Amino acid sequence: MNTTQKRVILASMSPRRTELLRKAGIEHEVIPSNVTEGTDGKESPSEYVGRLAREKALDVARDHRDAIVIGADTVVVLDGVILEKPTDREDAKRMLERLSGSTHEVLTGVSIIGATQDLFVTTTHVTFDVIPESWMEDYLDSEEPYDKAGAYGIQGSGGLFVEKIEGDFYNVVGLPIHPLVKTLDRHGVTPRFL
Ligand SMILES: Cc1cn([C@H]2C[C@H](O)[C@@H](COP(=O)(O)OP(=O)(O)OP(=O)(O)O)O2)c(=O)[nH]c1=O
Repeated sequence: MNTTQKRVILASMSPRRTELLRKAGIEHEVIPSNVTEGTDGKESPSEYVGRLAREKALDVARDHRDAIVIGADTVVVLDGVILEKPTDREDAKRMLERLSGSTHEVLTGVSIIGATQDLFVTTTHVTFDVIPESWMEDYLDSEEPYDKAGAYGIQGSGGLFVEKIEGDFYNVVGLPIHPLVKTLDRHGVTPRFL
């Protein structure tokens, strides 16, 4: 139980992240950051998600110094190329065609800012089977791809493309719950088993 009643803030607009944190029994508020995503291409994918996670947490922590603030960023990486959220249908199609029939990485950077600061990056390997053309078109007609890195959601219909996953499932959905809860514990925040 969260006996010390520390205030936890999730600096994210992602409905998946707040849901995962809630299911993990971590009481929290949601205050999205104003950080703009984008890279100059000089940093590695790992450096990029780490930097963004930290910027998101810092942006909110500045105005809430009494709280423990969590920031996160998730990208899909294929052959060293970063795939973020698609800009439109064509972009989403390009991404899914690249991911079809191959293995990619999903990286999530997590920053926790409280009395001390923590930053870690978790990687999950995901292998897609070849996506049949008709499935791809139907999927692109749905709402699912458009607010997700790599243009798919493993937790939804996008899970149908997945042949194999190595690593943390929740990391793909946007928050690696296991290392996050272990780190929060060091900040005096423990999960409530409902
Ligand atoms: C690959 C994959 C990504 N995603 C989501 C997780 C993230 O919400 C999103 C990646 O975008 P992010 O930029 O990491 O997060 P966000 O814009 O949704 O929210 P915020 O910046 O405010 O924290 O993709 C899934 O939900 N399922 C998946 O299978």
